[in-house]
Amino acid sequence: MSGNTGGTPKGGPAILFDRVDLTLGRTVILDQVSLRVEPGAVHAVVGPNGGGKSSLIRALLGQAPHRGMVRLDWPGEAPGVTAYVPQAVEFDRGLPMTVEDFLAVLCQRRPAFLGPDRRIDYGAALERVGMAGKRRRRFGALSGGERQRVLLAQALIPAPDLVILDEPMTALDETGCTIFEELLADFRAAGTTVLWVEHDLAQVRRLATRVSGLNRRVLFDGPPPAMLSPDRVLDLFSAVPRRTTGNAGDARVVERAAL
Ligand SMILES: Nc1ncnc2c1ncn2[C@@H]1O[C@H](COP(=O)(O)OP(=O)(O)OP(=O)(O)O)[C@@H](O)[C@H]1O
Repeated sequence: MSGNTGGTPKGGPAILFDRVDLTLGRTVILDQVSLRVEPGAVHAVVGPNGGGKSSLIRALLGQAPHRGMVRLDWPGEAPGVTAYVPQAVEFDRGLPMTVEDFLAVLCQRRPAFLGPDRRIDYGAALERVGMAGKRRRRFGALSGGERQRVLLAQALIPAPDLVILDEPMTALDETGCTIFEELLADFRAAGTTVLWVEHDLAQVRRLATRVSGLNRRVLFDGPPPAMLSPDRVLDLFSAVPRRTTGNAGDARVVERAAL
């Protein structure tokens, strides 16, 4: 990966979701979701607002109580490095915290009040996302797109084997989108597995190696050009499959296509 930030990636894992159910309160969020993410894939998950995309990620991260199986199959004996880029971070915009302090809070193991760990090369990661000149800026004073780039930078420290992205392009400007695209190319070259929740279907069509349509259930799963046909997209975004427990759910045929 260009802008090496320490550590040698070992190659990404496969991710298996097998009949995953997630119910919050009385609302069924995920219903028998089965998906396989191949090692080294850039696997996008698309679907309407509230369709359960972030919940799927939370299930993978162990942050949501679910039933069914979620498994990571790492190459080799030990798990590799997982990076997560959230949709947004909650923080006090007035905090006197520089970009570098922010990275230190997220990336280093020693207490952040001791200052940035000099053994960690924050500069290379910031350079990779075009933010090297702003490392001493107050994080809260950055634009939304700049903050998003910093969130991407933290995912590079240390070099990840699995990257989980929750709508990373939302606030990015054109330059930010180009940088993101380059990062995806680097991840692919390194064999890093990328699970990418995204609402921009044009970008998914261009950049993902596989796409799953999720609206409580998996409605399709396959190569983007074939999966993102107008009919399928219309079906995905017009379906209203939300239900509460106890009601009969709508049965939908999952469409799958091999790569
Ligand atoms: N803690 C919670 N308790 C109850 N319902 C919740 C909770 N968290 C999320 N939900 C509901 O779960 C559903 C799925 O939310 P989720 O954030 O996973 O969807 P999403 O596809 O990521 O949506 P978006 O694209 O808008 O981010 C939504 O209807 C949301 O209101």
